[in-house]
Amino acid sequence: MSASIEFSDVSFHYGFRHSDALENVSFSVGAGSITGLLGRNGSGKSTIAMLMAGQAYAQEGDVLIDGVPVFDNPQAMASVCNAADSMAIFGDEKIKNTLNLWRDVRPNWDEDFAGQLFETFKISIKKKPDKLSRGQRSALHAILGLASRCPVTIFDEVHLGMDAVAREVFYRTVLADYTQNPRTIIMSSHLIEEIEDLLDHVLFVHEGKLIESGDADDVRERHARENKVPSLTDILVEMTIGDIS
Ligand SMILES: Nc1ncnc2c1ncn2[C@@H]1O[C@H](COP(=O)(O)OP(=O)(O)OP(=O)(O)O)[C@@H](O)[C@H]1O
Repeated sequence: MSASIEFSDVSFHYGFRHSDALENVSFSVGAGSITGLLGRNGSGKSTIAMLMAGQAYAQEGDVLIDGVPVFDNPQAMASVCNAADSMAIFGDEKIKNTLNLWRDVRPNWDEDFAGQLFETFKISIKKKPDKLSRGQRSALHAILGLASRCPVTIFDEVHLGMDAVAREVFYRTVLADYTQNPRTIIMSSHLIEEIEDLLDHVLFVHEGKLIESGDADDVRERHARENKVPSLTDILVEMTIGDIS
């Protein structure tokens, strides 16, 4: 139920070319892992997430899911869920109408699990997404991502609107569900400290370029100074603005 992801020399620009949002980005994510997609504002994380999901076409390079180009490929696209603010929901209709759509387009959709998650996050499916609070909307996006059980599941900062308790519930749910139903999970977040323990691999992006990647422990070791193992936040700070100690 998991799939690999491959970016080969991917460059991408929005609209008329001013500058590249991504420049020659190459990496592989093996099937069955939780990978952190980490970087500062505007570094290119959401753009990478969109390309992984086949929601945009890379003007240069290849984006492959399980060895197959994902763009314009309905079968490959169905195996990737990009849980993000931009996901397809009917804002002014009851949530259950969105669930009917998702059930139809997500082959691994788990109805019972979705029901449990709505109870956990205390959201009624009789409500309309437009009438939910910001945190509740974030939880709805997280629920759709989790219950889809897609071989590749991307959580693009979905949890940022949630309060601290809801975020903790979300992290625990991701880990528990991943353990029972292994798949390839990508977590993009600014709250690196909170997700650090979940991640077994990391991709660091900065100004549209991949600046570090690999097994999370190997990356920490590579950046260790005087036997002090840095956090992933320390590493991002060091790589993007230099040593501030
Ligand atoms: N729709 C768009 N049109 C034009 N430029 C865009 C668009 N979306 C993003 N960009 C630009 O592409 C670059 C990468 O943006 P992206 O949204 O991928 O960054 P991000 O790392 O997800 O940022 P954040 O953490 O702030 O959400 C930025 O320079 C941004 O200004």
